[in-house]
Amino acid sequence: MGLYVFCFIAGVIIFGLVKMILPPWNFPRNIPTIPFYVTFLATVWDVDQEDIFNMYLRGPLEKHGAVKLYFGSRWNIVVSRPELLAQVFKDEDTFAKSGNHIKIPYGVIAAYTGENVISAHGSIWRSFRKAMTPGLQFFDHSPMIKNANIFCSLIFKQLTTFEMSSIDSSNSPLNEKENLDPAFPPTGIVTMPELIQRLSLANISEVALGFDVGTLTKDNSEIHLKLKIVKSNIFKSLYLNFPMLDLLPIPSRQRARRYVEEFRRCLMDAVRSNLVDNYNFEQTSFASSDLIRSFHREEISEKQLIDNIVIVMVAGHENPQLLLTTCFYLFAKHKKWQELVRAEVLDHDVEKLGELPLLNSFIFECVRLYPPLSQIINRCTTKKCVLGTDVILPKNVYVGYNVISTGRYRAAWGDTAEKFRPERWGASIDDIMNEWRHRKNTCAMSAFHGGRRACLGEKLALMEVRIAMAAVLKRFEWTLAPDWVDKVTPAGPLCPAGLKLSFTELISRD
Ligand code: HEM
Repeated sequence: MGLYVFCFIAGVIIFGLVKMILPPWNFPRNIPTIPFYVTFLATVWDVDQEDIFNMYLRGPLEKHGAVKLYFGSRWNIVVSRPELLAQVFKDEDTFAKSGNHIKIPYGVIAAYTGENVISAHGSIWRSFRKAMTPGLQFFDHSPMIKNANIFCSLIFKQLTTFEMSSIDSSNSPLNEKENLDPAFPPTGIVTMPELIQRLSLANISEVALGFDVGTLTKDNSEIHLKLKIVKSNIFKSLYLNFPMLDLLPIPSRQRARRYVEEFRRCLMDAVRSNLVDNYNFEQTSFASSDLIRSFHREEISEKQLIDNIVIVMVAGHENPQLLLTTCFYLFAKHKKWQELVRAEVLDHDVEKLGELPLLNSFIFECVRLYPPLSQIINRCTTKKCVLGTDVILPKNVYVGYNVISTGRYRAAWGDTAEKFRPERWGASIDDIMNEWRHRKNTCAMSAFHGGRRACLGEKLALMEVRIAMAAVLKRFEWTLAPDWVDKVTPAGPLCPAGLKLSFTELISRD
């Protein structure tokens, strides 16, 4: 009996390992297989997404345009060649969206975002998209201007705190008055992730949800604290790669699930008290008001209302947060560009930022090289089909796209694809915007998706980044902090990891 049990358990383990090591038999043979262990390298070694991309993905993706990749407890097809992406984006019926709520309904990440406009398919998606489009396309950006100024004050506060703490007046040869000479430009190191997150949360909540969650004005806004805990638990490469572990009674994962519930409850309490209880949603045109009206008309359920409010907050703050982080990083690395763009924004007010060639080409180049969502696998084939001309995919296979690879694809971007060259976008704003649209239409720029499922928040995000970067450029100059290790996040959303910068204020304090 003991031997049978042993053989059974050994059999299950061997079967599980074989399923993990080898792609299913019916997967296409004419595209490469990325070794299964690549997916959890970052869990074991100190490597980041760029290292993994350069070591294992770049070559095969560049050559074949699609690969077989183990991720999220299953084998997937990941595409990067623009023409293949165009096919996947266009043929929604064959490559149907299938988000985490369907793919891994048991996962903590599925409990976080639920069934929302990004992950839904067909008529359900259409009802979500219809409700959210007006509020995300036409919005008042004045809160972004106010928030960018508060953000600058918070940087300044950290500089002055830094200065005070680094002054030991008892040993200083200067007296305290000289040390605090207002003409002396405040300088100091600032750790960016938390500050940028507070800014992007404040922006999305005021612009799309219609109320201020206090993330910039209070040091410890409840929503910010709850979200911070959720994020530190969600983006762990072990659980991103093996979400099936969420089925086990692991105490830390049960805690993560509780944190997710608390964040969602806290957000919905704020929505209720700011928009519902005072009937504010009836007179306003925020994305959230439209969603609440849609719920009242019984077009969406209460769970779908909550899932979509959550996704506005989550996608709406996180993606701009990542892009802002990358912009700060690349400005620090390319001082020439920092000076050029500063000179450009100093001469223009906020309303003109969308027309500035240097600022906009700089931002587009950041998006190209460091797309905030570096890889997305959330489509599933609804039938047997041919990808491109000869890659035969079976039914029920997950298909995704590797955005880093497309943005650095030499056949589309030339030999300098790897290099940071904002000038590649063009010299005049018309050329730059035309190039941006052309690259999106041909899927060589897939950071905001494209076609019918194109990101609804692109306009909002770009506006937010322009406003924030212009405000900071006008007031400070910055470099990378000397002790910061130059690397990007190991898995999940892509941006420089734990970015630290050394700021100096440009404007005198009086
Ligand atoms: C730099 C910032 C942003 C980037 C790079 C970005 C990227 C993307 C991408 C790649 C998708 C498609 C996802 C997929 O394939 O499943 C998407 C969809 C979407 N994004 Fe964004 N996003 C950004 C900012 C925002 C903001 C600020 C919002 C505001 C709430 C937003 C709302 C949406 C929505 C609603 C969709 C779903 C569109 C649909 O399927 O109909 N995004 N975004």
